[in-house]
Amino acid sequence: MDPNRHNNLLFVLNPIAGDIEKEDLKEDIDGICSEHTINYEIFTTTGENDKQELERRLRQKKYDAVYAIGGDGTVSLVASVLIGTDTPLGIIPLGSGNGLSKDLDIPQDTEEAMQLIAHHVVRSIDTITLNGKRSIHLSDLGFNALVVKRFSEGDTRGSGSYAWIALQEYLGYEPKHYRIETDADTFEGKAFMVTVANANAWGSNASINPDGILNDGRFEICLIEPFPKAASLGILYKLYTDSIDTSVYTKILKCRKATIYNPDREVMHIDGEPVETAEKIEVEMHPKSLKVILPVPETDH
Ligand SMILES: Nc1ncnc2c1ncn2[C@@H]1O[C@H](COP(=O)(O)OP(=O)(O)OP(=O)(O)O)[C@@H](O)[C@H]1O
Repeated sequence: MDPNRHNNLLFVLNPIAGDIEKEDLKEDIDGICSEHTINYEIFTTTGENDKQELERRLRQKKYDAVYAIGGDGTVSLVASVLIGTDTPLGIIPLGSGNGLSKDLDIPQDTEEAMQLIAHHVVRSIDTITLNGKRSIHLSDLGFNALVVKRFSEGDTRGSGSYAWIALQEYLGYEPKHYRIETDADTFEGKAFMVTVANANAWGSNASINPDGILNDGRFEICLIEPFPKAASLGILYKLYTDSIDTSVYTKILKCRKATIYNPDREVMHIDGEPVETAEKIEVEMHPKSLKVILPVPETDH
């Protein structure tokens, strides 16, 4: 029997993600699943207790895979319950930010991504924890985390309002002090932001960690050190051209384990969700702990 053949699927559909109407998508799912005789259920998220409800459903029934239909928030929700299990995570990207799906080379076109339901390979990727909280993508302390916090407190959505908040915060932002001890390096000093990166790029396509690999058993701590205002456009350019690692204001610490001391208790987020900060953050690697559904590589055709 084909080990990649899935007979029972759960789709976790976020109806508001990306401000995109998803009723037609339900018909498309039905079409593909009927064609390939796959049983399926759809769980539509409500924004309240979705994780508990998902855990309850997964306890009740064994699914061969669970697909997240939405943005990075929906992907993180589904991943958080699948890490450490045998059930793979599929992604149909339909949010305003689709960072992890881009780093995994999942088609951004919905119709193409839907083809993964019937034709795919399953691979394992690394995940990390920050003080025990799971992360599959990118987490920050510092400037970007502050922007994520302000954005989540506001009632506007979309990349335009994100950029506007970033500009307002940037004008008055003071870099904070950190001490970072990894199994390979130590850093102590001020930083504009500190990113704990399992992957490469945020949903906006700005790449903080161009050389990060999702299954190499290591993660990167990417620091942007204090820089003069005149350098800001150059840094932004490098972020959007996969070359931030060549900036004189950046440092990348590659490691398997790290402790971040955050005496200023600067704010932080994990995979885009603001979380309570801490003065000491233990970062641990969990190699190949999440199975993901990926397009069949060209060489396997
Ligand atoms: N039915 C719902 N009504 C309102 N909010 C919901 C609903 N379902 C999920 N959510 C919220 O959607 C957010 C996740 O959205 P996701 O990241 O997948 O899409 P997105 O369009 O990229 O969102 P964002 O622009 O906020 O990043 C979570 O905050 C979750 O609580």
